[in-house]
Order: sequence, then structure tokens, then C-alpha cells
Amino acid sequence: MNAQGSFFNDRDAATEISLLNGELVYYPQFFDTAESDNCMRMLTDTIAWKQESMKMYGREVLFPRLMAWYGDAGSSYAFSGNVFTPQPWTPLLAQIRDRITPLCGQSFNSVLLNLYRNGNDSMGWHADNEPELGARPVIASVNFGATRRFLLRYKDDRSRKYELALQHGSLLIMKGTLQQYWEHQVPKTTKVSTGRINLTFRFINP
Ligand SMILES: O=C(O)CCC(=O)C(=O)O
Ligand SMILES: [Fe+2]
Repeated sequence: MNAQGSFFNDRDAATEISLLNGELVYYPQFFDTAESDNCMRMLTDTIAWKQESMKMYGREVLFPRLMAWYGDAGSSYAFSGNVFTPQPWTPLLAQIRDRITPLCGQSFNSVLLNLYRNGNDSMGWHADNEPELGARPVIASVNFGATRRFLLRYKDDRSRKYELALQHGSLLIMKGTLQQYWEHQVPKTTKVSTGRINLTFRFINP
């Protein structure tokens, strides 16, 4: 805790990034180092991590990372042929949700967690444009652990690109028409040998 009795520092130190047909707001140090270290440890140990699989060309393929889904009852989420039924909010996940919500201009009823065990774990190109998220979803991405590259490319012109290094304790808000016009990925890297946890807070229309 700091002198103001808050676990969180530098919440206002944001960079607003206006892309063509999409908006990002990046808070590099939304959570201070002590709190981020604690979140990394607590989430690693207490989340019900699973390696899910998806059907690809008739074969079951494992996702190259561990995942978990938490949220309000009824906020089920379907993607890549999976239906994720949420587990109830843990106190820590609810605390993180409640701290980021005031900055996001909307509430969240669920969170998808991804654990990248090392640089060999990754997430491929996609947009978070499932119908239950609505046309212009606000998605809040919270990062703990190793810094990983977050790449964006414009769907209609893949030479138009943007890149961020998402660091320990950061918050990235994706909004506007970003998910309609852009895709994003977290590529593999040989430079990272430690774990990273990403949480994407979402509002699923029931
Ligand atoms: O790990 C990340 O930074 C990206 C996560 C993501 O794109 C997602 O969960 O949809
Ligand atoms: Fe995504």
C-alpha cells in the first residue's frame, strides 16, 4: 500500500493511441511493482488453469497456452468451437475488475485469463469480434509477468501495423471499432523464458 492507502500508482499516466478506425489507451504502470508481483504469484497459484483444445481441420489441437474463464453466472462465451462457462469471481479478480472499471466507461461481467508459460506459448492473429461482445466492445487487458510483444495489423491492409510491449502491471484498453478493423496477436519469442499472465475483461451480452 502507498501513503494514500491505495494499492495502485500512476493510474493517470496513460498514452492514448488513435489508430485508423480503432483506439487504444495504455497505462504502463497501472499496478505498482509490489502489487503486480503479488497478483502474478496469486493468479499463478489459485486460478484453475487448463490447456484447452480446438478443432482444426477435423483434428483436436491444443491451444499453445493455459486458459481460464471467470465471471457472472450466465456470461458464457463461445469461441474456436469451445463454450466457456465461467467460474465465479475470486476476490482478487473482483478487486482487479473494480479498480479498472472506472477508467473504462462500462462494466465487465467476465474475464478470460491466459497464462503464457514461456516464450514458446503464444496467441495467433484474431479479433475479439464475437457477436455476444457487441459492435464496439471495450476490452480491458491487464498484464503481469514477462513483457511480451502485442502486435496489431489492419485487416484490409496488413502492411498497416502497430506494436506495444505489454509490461508487468500494465493496463491496455481496446475500444471503438478496433475489433472490427484490426487483428492482434502475441507471437512466440525465443527471448522470454518466464511466465506471463494476461487478463481480458469483457462484457458479454446475455
Ligand atoms: O495476451 C494478450 O495480450 C492478448 C490476449 C487476447 O488477445 C485475448 O485474450 O483475446
Ligand atoms: Fe484478443
